Order: sequence, then C-alpha cells, then structure tokens
Amino acid sequence: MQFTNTLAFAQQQDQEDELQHFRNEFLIPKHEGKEITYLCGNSLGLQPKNTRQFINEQLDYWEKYGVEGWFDGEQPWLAYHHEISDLLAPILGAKPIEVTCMNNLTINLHLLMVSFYQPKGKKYKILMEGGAFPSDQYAIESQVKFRGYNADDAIIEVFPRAGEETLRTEDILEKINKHKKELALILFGGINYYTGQVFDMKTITKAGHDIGALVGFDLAHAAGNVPVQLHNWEVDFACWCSYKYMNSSPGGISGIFVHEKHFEADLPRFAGWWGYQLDKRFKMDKGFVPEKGAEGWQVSTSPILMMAAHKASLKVFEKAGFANMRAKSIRLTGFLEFLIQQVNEALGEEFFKIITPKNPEERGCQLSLICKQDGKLIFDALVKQQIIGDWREPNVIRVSPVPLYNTFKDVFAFADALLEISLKLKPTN
Ligand SMILES: Cc1ncc(COP(=O)(O)O)c(C=O)c1O
Ligand SMILES: Nc1ccccc1C(=O)C[C@H](N)C(=O)O
Repeated sequence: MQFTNTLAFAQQQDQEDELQHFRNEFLIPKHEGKEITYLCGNSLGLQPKNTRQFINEQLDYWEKYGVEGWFDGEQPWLAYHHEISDLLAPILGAKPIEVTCMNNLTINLHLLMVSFYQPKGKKYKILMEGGAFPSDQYAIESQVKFRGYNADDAIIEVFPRAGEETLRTEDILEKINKHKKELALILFGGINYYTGQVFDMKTITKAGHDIGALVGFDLAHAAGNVPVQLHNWEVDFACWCSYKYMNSSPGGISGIFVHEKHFEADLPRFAGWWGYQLDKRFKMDKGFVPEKGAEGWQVSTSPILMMAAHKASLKVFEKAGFANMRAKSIRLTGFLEFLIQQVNEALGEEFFKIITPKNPEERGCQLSLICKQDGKLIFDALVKQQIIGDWREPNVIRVSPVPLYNTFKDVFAFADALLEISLKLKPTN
C-alpha cells in the first residue's frame, strides 16, 4: 500500500472511499459544535442514527399492544431475535442456528463454561492467553474454583517470549502439546485487548481438538472487526459483546456461538425458560427441553430495547457489507501505521512503538502504541484536543479507526496532533 503523509492525500482517500457516506449514518460526538476525532470503536462504538428509530418502534409496540406484543403485531417479540441471528451469522462465519444474542459477555462466558468446561480425572486444566482482559481472567478463575480446583494449578497461561510483545502461534501449540494430557479446555481471546493481536483461531482449534480438548473464543475485540469462520474452523463455542465494533449501545446485548455438532449432545447447562422449545414454552411443563441450536442456551426474557439497538446497527453492517468494511479497515489502519512511523522519523527515534502485529491478517482496526515516555501526558493532551483513543495501564495508547464512521482525515488528525504534542514534550538538547 502506498501512502503519503499529507492532509491532501487523506482527503483524496476519503473522496475515493466507497463507504464514505456511511459516516452520515452515525452520530459523531461534538465539542463546541465541532465533530471530535473519535478513534475508540474498540471500547464503545458510536451510535447509528437509526438506533433511536428502532427503539422508538418497540416503544410504540409496547404502548400499542402491552403484553400481547410478545405474540402479536408486526414483529412479535418472541421471535424478535431471529432476524438478529440471520444478520450476525455472516459476520461470525456461522449458521444462523448456531448464533443467538443474550445477556452480557462475561455472563455468557460463564454459561458456556458450564457447558464446555468438562473436567474429568487428570484432564481438568484450561489454557488461556496470558494478559487476557481481566473479566475473562476472573471468570475462568472462578469457574475452576467452582469445580473444586486450585486456580494456580488448573489455569495455564501462555505469554509472549522475553523481549516480545505478542504471542507466537508455535508457542501456543507447544504449550497445548506439553499439557495434552491435562487440558480440558482452551479458551482464548480472538484478539487480545491490549496488543490488538489476532490469534490463529483455526490452528489453535485444530491443535486443541487433536489432544481431545474443547476450544472456545472470546471475540469481544474480533466480532464485527475481523472475519472469522467459526463454523468451518469447527470452533466449539464463542461469545462476544456488541458494544464495540458492532455499535449496539453501551453494555448492549452479547452474542454466543455453539457449533451445530453439539446440538444433539446432552450438555450440562444452566437453563431458564427462554431456552425452552419455543413452540411449547408457554405450556409451562415440568422438565427442561432446550430449543434446538444456540437459542437453547438462552435463560431469561429477551431485552427487546437492547435487541432493537443491536438490530439497527446490524442493518447498517448488512448495507455496507462486511467484506467491504474489512477492505477499508486494512487501508485505514495501514495509513495509521504509516503515519506513526512518520512521527517516529520526525522525532528521530522510535518514540511510539507499535506492539500490534504488522501483518494485516494478524490485526484488526486497533493499533496499540507503547510510549517511550510521558505516555499518560501525551494521551491527556490528545483528549484535550478532542482526539479520543484510550489509555491502558501501564503505558499503552490504543487507537482504532473503524471503517463505518472513521475517515483518513481522522487518522491524519491523530498523527498530526501526536507529533505536535511530542515535539512540545521532547527535551531540546
Ligand atoms: C475480552 C473482553 N472480555 C470481557 C469484557 C467485559 O465484558 P462485559 O462487561 O460486557 O461482560 C470485555 C470488555 O469490556 C472484553 O474486551
Ligand atoms: N465495557 C466497558 C465499560 C466501561 C469502559 C470500558 C469498557 C470496555 O469495554 C473496555 C474494553 N473491553 C477494553 O478492551 O478495554
């Protein structure tokens, strides 16, 4: 990819961008009347303009039908999630019956571990990435304790080699083989939240299956960001949140994937009536009979307003086309990488070290920068100029231009400000 370090080049790229008009479908936060530079889709995606309309529509049905809204009307709420599964399936590389939306992410991690963490005899350990998002660490730790194991013994973490920032697939495979007699489950992120590294999910899944372990992924940072093929890779289960790259409201509804090969097995699960066979759910019979597919893992009544926000956003995805979004994302993040290298050149040293892999296959929108010094000061100065990425302790700035609402100009504005702030802070000697 050829890039040029000028505002004119960024503007030209925006003009040629076929997804450019999608920015108009989002509400971009403003400061003193001017749109800010928002580069934080890795934490909370922005609000699509149609979200309010989708939610209002459900408020109208509620007003009009009351409880009958579940069964009657234009879109009975009992089946409201079905269209969401249809919209989600291509984004996750799944069959619609293998996905559903429910609860929040950490809750789903727990529910899926109830089903897919099946410790037996000496095979009771879980392999995970070192430095996983804390909620995943706490969930896994509490699950192994709940089953009566000692977390220090039952959880095996894989860390990058000394002096390296990201994990090598060969080291993950080596760990899997080393512990092949002990591993019951491999539970990895699809993308590490801190480094932005995409893991080789296909290879990890195969290696896990080869040693008789089940394999699941937390796709919080991957869903709606990078392409995945959960069905073809034969991943056993996965879950994700919808509030990052899928722009479906703060704390918005999460999603799960269960591979169809598990549908017939009588897996243990924490059941609730919303997972009961849909056509007999209101018979109120004794004895749980799950609905076929991922829906059988649902527990509680659908939160329709959250689902409405999710549907609104997925409709925008459908219109834009995920493959088009990914193609733009690779260019946008490539431009960001190029400009950060230019900043380093202008500063005469690698002041900002990009720890996210260089290969586009191994990263999504996000780049993570380790600041040589004064990282927090630099981050705060960016925020003061209404340039929003996020800061992760101890020394990383994460920046994520996303294809639906970010522009090449946003990326240019970030790099421009980064250089200006760094030059001001740099001791003159
Ligand atoms: C990898 C990962 N796991 C878990 C969470 C927490 O999810 P939730 O608070 O929705 O349960 C996040 C983000 O908040 C995350 O990035
Ligand atoms: N749910 C949140 C609520 C408040 C602030 C941040 C979050 C995030 O999602 C953080 C994100 N998971 C991260 O990768 O840091």
